[in-house]
Amino acid sequence: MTQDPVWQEEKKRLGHVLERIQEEIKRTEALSEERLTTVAEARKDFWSDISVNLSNRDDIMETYAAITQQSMMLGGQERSLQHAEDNRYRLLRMYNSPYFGRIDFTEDGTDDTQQIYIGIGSVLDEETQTYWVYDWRAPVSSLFYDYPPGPASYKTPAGTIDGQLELKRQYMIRGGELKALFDTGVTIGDEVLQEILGGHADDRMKSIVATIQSEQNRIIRDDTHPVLIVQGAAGSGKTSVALQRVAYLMYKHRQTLHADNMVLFSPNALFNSYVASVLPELGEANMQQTTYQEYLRLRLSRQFEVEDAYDQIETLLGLSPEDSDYELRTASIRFKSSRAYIEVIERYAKRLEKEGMLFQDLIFRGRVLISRERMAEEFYRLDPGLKLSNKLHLLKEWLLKELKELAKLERRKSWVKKEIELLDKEDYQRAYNALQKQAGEREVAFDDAQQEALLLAKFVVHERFKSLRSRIKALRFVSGALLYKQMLSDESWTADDATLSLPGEWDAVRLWTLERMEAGQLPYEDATPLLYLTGLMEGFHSYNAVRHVLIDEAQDYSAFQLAFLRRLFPRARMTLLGDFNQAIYAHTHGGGDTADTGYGVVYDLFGKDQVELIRLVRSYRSTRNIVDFTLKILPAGEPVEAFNRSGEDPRILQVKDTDELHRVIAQEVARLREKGQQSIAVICKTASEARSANDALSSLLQTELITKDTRIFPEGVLVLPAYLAKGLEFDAVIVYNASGKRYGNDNERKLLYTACTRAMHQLTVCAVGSVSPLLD
Ligand SMILES: Nc1ncnc2c1ncn2[C@@H]1O[C@H](COP(=O)(O)OP(=O)(O)OP(=O)(O)O)[C@@H](O)[C@H]1O
Repeated sequence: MTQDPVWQEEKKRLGHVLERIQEEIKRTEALSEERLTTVAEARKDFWSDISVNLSNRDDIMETYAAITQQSMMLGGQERSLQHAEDNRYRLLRMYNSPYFGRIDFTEDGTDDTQQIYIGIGSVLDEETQTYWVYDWRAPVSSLFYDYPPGPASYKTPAGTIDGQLELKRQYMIRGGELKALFDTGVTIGDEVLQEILGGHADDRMKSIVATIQSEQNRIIRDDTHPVLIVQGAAGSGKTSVALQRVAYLMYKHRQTLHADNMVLFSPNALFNSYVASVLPELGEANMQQTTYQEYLRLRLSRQFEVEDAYDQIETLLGLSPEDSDYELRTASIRFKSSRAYIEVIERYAKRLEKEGMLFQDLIFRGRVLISRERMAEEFYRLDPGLKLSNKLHLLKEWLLKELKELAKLERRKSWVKKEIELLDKEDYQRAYNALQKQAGEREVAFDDAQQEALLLAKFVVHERFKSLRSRIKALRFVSGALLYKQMLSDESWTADDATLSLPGEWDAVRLWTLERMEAGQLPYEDATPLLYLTGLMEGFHSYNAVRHVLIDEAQDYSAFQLAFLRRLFPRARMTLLGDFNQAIYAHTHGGGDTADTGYGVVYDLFGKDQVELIRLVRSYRSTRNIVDFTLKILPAGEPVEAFNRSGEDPRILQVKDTDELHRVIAQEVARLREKGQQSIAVICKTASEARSANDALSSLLQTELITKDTRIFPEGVLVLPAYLAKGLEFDAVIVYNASGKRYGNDNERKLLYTACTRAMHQLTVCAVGSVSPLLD
């Protein structure tokens, strides 16, 4: 190989590119240093360039303006420092592996064949103004991912360019050394992909830019559809694609789109840390990451103990489908997650425009200042044609005005006089400053005793009314929770409306919900409807700056939640990535593209022509042996194809009791380690099973229990419930106890499938007694 002229030529070129990168590194290092000095100096001198003068209003304003200007300048300098640092980091990574692909392309009508080398970023020769390396996101780079040698075309902002792809080559360059090169055909070389997929899983997800497959590239670069739905098999690269898509969009729209304008919803906090390093590895800042649960907690945890999705699933998994509690709970979840329930909430909000609105008295010093009845009277005096939220905002304005009038009356009350007597010197100064602020340009003077008393009374009342004013501004004179409860308890309104479609169990469900809410608990399935009703009443707290929302594990979101997210991000494009084979929550059972519980709502919300559905059927994570095994669990599931990588067949280990189970698992871990497997997980059905399994196994092995609160990956053999393993992968997976008793019914099928599909190289399924019929 080393004598091969192609190899020699490539090696020589690599040398040149490395030199060029080295120069660039030096340049960015110097630039970083220079910018660091500028920032350090600007921080040190921050106050010396500002003359602080607070003697009067004009001086205060001037000081404030100077501080603002200085902070803006410092902010700009800090950003350019960060930019230089990101650039330096990317170049250092490129020094290790400057490019991974090459295409030779001849544009139609010319006979000039261009050699395009592709890497994680571009390298420009400033003298010749030619690129040594093109960024993988450049328009021309898509040829590498999309075509085999032959006729090919790519899109540019100016139009489509057609031509001939003469050559497609892949490189493995590590530590700046050329290790291998392959000329490839249709797909991006199996050799490289085989090597990558055969590697070990670790606590961080890796970027896949060198081996993006053409079906994945289509998703990454889709910039025309407001909504993109990706239905992809387990391990087909949905999460990877989502992250590369963020990097692509930030590159393509770098003038207008920043990390802050993109949000990724992940299944849990551990997953957040698992994917957090992909974008920085590509030299991009991370988008915002959150979980749906986190949002619910933020909005509702002050009022309720909010159940989370995990507690909900844990409760259901602990019940038998024959239990009446199970029936009631699943009925509650199904209905409250559906589009029919959105309709119920919307109709109720409509009704509130005409009648039934509840308010809370405005109380001051134990007295009702403005009663709820007065508020209702005023509210229903407003134009009946107005929307609920508009009316509420008008009522807020009215209340603030009313409060102003009441404040005038209050100044004469005896408590005010007493408080004035207790004021000290500092209070006087504050009173003066506050009154001056209110008076604006006019001069405030305490020049006679009567006027002084009047001004001080004004100050005292103003201060004491502060909290009332903020209550009104924050709309705390209404409560979404109270209205939601009223909606559940009032039978008359549903009886009035015969067109509402309510399930047979509605009465039992609403009474059960009321009971829970009275006890201060909010079931998971009620959290979104409650926020939706609150939003219809108050107006939605929407995030208008967000332009792209990516939802991973989208099959876990109910129709109701998706509709709510649309309200939260009204200006965003959506990318939904999911797999109905892994729909393990009760509200998604029986989901599909058009079912009530599936993405049907998305088509309705955005319009059919706005939505593109792309399927990914090829699974890259697991060996063919594991994929074939897991497919048998889902005889009627979504289609899945295995990438051609073979390994050992999954093992089924049947034992007689739990003591033997733990011994066998410990032996299996030792065997897997001997075979070179590094990350090993024992996946249980529920959190409580995981806890007891961990207790028992920890005397035989070094294990770590993963709970819903775990935020970073610990060392050792991980023990976790299946629903927390979502989205993650391990070299080897041991399913803790897939006995007929533990996984007997159909609802548990997808859970077992999700657990088994976490394995990359080895899968072992243990069972105490009979093996689950789902594995027959
Ligand atoms: N084009 C690719 N090149 C290299 N590796 C890939 C490619 N596509 C996917 N993979 C690898 O396959 C594995 C699974 O990818 P990922 O986790 O993104 O799949 P997923 O569809 O989100 O899976 P799941 O739904 O099961 O969580 C990862 O290790 C990822 O790096």
